[in-house]
Amino acid sequence: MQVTATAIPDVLVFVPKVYGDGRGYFFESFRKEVLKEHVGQVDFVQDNESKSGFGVLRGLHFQKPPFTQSKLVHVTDGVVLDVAVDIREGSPSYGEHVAVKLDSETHNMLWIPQGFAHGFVVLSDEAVFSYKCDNYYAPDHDAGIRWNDPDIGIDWGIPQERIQLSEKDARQPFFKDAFHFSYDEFKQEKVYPRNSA
Ligand SMILES: Cc1cn([C@H]2C[C@H](O)[C@@H](COP(=O)(O)OP(=O)(O)O[C@H]3O[C@@H](C)C(=O)[C@@H](O)[C@H]3O)O2)c(=O)[nH]c1=O
Repeated sequence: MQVTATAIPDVLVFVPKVYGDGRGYFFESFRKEVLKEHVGQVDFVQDNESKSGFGVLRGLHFQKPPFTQSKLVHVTDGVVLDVAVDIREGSPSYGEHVAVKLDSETHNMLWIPQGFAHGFVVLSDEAVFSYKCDNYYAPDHDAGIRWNDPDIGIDWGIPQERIQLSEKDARQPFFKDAFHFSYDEFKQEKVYPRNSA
């Protein structure tokens, strides 16, 4: 597994070694010890999967304390542009985002720690999106930020008129009015100390 930091060092890209042969392919999609080496102890409790057509944009989403979630995300089929926004007030990269193309050819994955808002847009005809979360879904703590917030300024890579949103996402608050985490509370080294059991 090749692991590289993005422009926001707490957000990591994992690229597995894929073994192809006449039958198809094989790769290890998750190894706890690899995540522990690079992030710290993570206890995933929920796996999710969604399927969407071209232009579907899900996000930007996060859950408020005490149900904050880290996510390890990848695409099982198709291509998406995946985005993580640092919403930890006081962080050196507060308000900044990283956008990484995830696809089912390289099987690359993105680690999005607690303290970030997350979203993706589908760039292929369809995409199946799969991810692990380290906290349960908590609808009462569900929160979001508007996908086209001018202060965040994400280039989603497709024309605005092709973007399809849920009613909820079309009405998410703008960044300046949204819930923010505190960097001190949600520093990755604090949430996931590497030497923990
Ligand atoms: C996220 C979630 C939704 N649901 C239900 C609620 C709702 O009826 C239906 C669809 O929910 P949503 O519209 O919120 O689904 P979706 O827009 O796909 O939400 C997801 O977006 C991506 C970007 C994320 O980062 C995820 O954490 C999650 O927020 O599924 C669950 O039962 N469990 C879950 O964990």
